[in-house]
Amino acid sequence: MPFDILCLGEAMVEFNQTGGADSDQYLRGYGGDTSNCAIAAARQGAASAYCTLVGQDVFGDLLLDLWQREQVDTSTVGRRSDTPTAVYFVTHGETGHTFTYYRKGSAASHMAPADLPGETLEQAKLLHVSGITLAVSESLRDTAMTAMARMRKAGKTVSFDTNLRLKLWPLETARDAIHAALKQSDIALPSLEDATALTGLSDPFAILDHYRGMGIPLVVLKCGSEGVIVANSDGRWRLPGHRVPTVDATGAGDCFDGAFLAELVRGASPLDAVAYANAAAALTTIGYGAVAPIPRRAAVDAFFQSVGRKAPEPI
Ligand SMILES: O=C(O)C(=O)C[C@H](O)[C@H](O)CO
Repeated sequence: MPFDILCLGEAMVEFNQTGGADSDQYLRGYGGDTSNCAIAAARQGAASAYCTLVGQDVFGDLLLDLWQREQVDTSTVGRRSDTPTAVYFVTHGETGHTFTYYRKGSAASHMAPADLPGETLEQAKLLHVSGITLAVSESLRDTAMTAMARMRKAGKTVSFDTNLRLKLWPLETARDAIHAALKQSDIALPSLEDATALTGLSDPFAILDHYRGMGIPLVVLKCGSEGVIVANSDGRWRLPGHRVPTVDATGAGDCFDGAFLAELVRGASPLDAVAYANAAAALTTIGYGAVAPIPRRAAVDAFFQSVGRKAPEPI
């Protein structure tokens, strides 16, 4: 099946603590930032696909069922019988959520450039990769860098979310690898928190200048509930966040990415795509889990009907 957006990385089965910090209840769900992005894009109506390896196990079956239900193309998902599918837990405390991973040696961590699809890769309009994709293992990092180089050579768009996870690698290693990947990207989708850690800069405008100075044409700085700041060669814009009753922000940035990319491939301008994704990301925080609460287009449209659609303003 042809697809427009191809996301590359590792997916996991998620166990998310519900009912507060002392609760012993965990809701089974799904995660993996780039998989979340592919699903968010599909829920907005985009033709998206996921590229990864999963184990020949129950959790691998669950993920394949999930992508099938979500209409995410799985023709570029491979399976390995010798290594498991990763899982992770999300616990909630006063300072937000904490991830505990069981992913070392997982199927996706063994992915190598030879596992990339042939010409179907370049048939996509856009490739999306993240800092987590790079952090999982050296071979997955090589795979991602190879895929990015191939897409750029074919004149296609590469999108990159920094998604810095210091549980997966030290900051210095992360900085070098993430900045090398950003230099191969057309769209950067960092969070303010990641960008501050990676650049040592706390002023959002200095961060935008830093990333634009690396030659990235479009930088979308996600500032959580504070909204988004955007920069390209035409200027800079700011869009405040929507106020919603948040219970779990897991995967909100990934939902933003998927909704934003879905709008772009549909032909929306970057600023319209930002306005849409800002609302989708807010809506995904009002339920538990990285995937279940991702809204569909009808829910985003209904939200705009009730609160009005804010457009980014030049700054
Ligand atoms: O942290 C990771 O590696 C994940 O991909 C798990 C979550 O789904 C992701 O962090 C949410 O952004």
